Amino acid sequence: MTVSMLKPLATKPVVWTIAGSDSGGGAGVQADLLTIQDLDCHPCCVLTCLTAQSSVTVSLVEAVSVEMFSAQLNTLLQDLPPAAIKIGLLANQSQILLLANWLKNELCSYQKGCDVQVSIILDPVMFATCGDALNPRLDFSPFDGLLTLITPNIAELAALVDKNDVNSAARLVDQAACLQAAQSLSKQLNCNVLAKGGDLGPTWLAECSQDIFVCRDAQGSSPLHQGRSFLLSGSRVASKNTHGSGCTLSSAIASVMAQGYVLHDAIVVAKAYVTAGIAASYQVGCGAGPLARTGWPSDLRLYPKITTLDSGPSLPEGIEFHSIDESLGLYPVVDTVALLQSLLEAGAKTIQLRIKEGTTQYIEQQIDAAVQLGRDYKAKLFINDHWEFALKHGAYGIHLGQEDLNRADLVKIAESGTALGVSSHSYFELLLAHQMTPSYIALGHIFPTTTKEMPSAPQGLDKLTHYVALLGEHYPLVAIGGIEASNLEAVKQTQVHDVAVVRAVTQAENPAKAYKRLSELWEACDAAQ
Ligand SMILES: Cc1ncc(COP(=O)(O)OP(=O)(O)O)c(N)n1
Ligand SMILES: Cc1nc(C(=O)O)sc1CCOP(=O)(O)O
Ligand SMILES: [Mg+2]
Repeated sequence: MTVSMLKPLATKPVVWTIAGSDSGGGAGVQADLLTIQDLDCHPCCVLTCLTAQSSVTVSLVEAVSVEMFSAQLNTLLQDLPPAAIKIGLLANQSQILLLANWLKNELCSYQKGCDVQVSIILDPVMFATCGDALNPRLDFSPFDGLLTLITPNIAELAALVDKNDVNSAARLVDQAACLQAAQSLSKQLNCNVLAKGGDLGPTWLAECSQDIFVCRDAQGSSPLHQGRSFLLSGSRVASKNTHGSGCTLSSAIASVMAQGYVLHDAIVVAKAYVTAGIAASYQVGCGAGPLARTGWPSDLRLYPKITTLDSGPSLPEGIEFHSIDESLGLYPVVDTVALLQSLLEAGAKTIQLRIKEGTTQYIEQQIDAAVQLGRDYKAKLFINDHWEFALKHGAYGIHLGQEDLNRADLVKIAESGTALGVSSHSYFELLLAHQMTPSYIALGHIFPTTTKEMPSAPQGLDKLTHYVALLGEHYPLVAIGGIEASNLEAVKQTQVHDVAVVRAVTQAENPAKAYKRLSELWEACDAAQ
């Protein structure tokens, strides 16, 4: 076989960094290229400038020519179009104007032609970690409406919202002031904002690194989280080696989005990635050392705690729900008591009654009858949505979606000893579910489904594998959505504990027989080692 006959096994999403070179190797394109590669994307680089920089000083910044800047953009677009772009240090105002026009014209026509959406993350670099100013007086307004996300630190946020006030940074001394500034920047540039609190150190919060995320409009994210502001609190690692942490964060966000994750997910994964990188960082030179590259973060302790910073609904924490110690197995979800009974007779030990239509009286009667049957067959019967009837009639458990949680009395559910299963459709929702420690977490929808209209895209097996790596040790995890005999083996390979099915049982000619077959298949499948 000749070399030209060998086909690449898999293509990686292409991520561009448009940024400056850090001769010290800790920040700039050097940090971005390492990050993008570490997160399993292919990195391309459009150099804006060279900096003569070490870990302690920046002695010279020299921009590339206009011709070179444009040539890099156009040459790359022909052959290596981006799935996501991270923009870092821009050397002067003409680079901002040129790039904004290029994004508006060239990139937009590429996106229209191929029907793709390229995520654009701007880290508005103004100061190096050593404190030296790089370009504190640039006007970023030409990027109005062109960005997915901007990620200023507090000094940059202050300079961006109040360009004419040299003391503006001094006024951002607390969370409320930072939130207001971030919300105002979001309006000003018509984009989502992640205001990084990492640099503030002891003047703001010594033990946490807290970022403020203002979501204006994040494509594909849950409607529950649009137009909302969040505080993301991670542990602050006691290390001075943070050179390039902003570059790493923004290029990690771009890389995670290029892998098909929504913005909310990309932000929490990238924040965990930076925390892990600082924890494993090392010292070179006399100043701040660079972050280590530690791969896709799967340790739950690295992930931030999410709290809402607005008057919208928020989930409670610290409630203890019933803990489930037996595996749920293949878990059918049905909409009639007759079907429920036939599956219990066929041996189902976990089952859900999910009724979406009918009068209140009918629904209560069905739940009452289902609870009786659940008891008779010693099965774990979950009731979907109707938590009050579930409590009234003493069901084993309740299943709620994240939008349902805001309407339920969770303390009452916990105090009654009733188990609670919670749906999730993203890293962000997984973390929110984890913060309320339910009895199990459902992960959906894995494959396309026609059972219900889903606002999110199918997650697929790669995402499922990441979710299981993050939470598999902590909760029973149930995969749902489009699961059937043909994909059971692949689902089992992700090491998810249990699977819930609707159509694969309810639409079978003989549901009881289909249940038995699927259940046996699931038990017989081998999980990946
Ligand atoms: C096991 C399991 N997982 C997810 C769901 C979906 O619940 P929810 O998000 O509340 O949506 P509806 O079922 O109410 O449409 C579920 N029912 N069971
Ligand atoms: C009820 C439900 N909840 C989902 C979620 O992702 O939360 S997916 C889903 C439908 C699953 O049906 P089927 O097995 O027929 O695809
Ligand atoms: Mg529901």
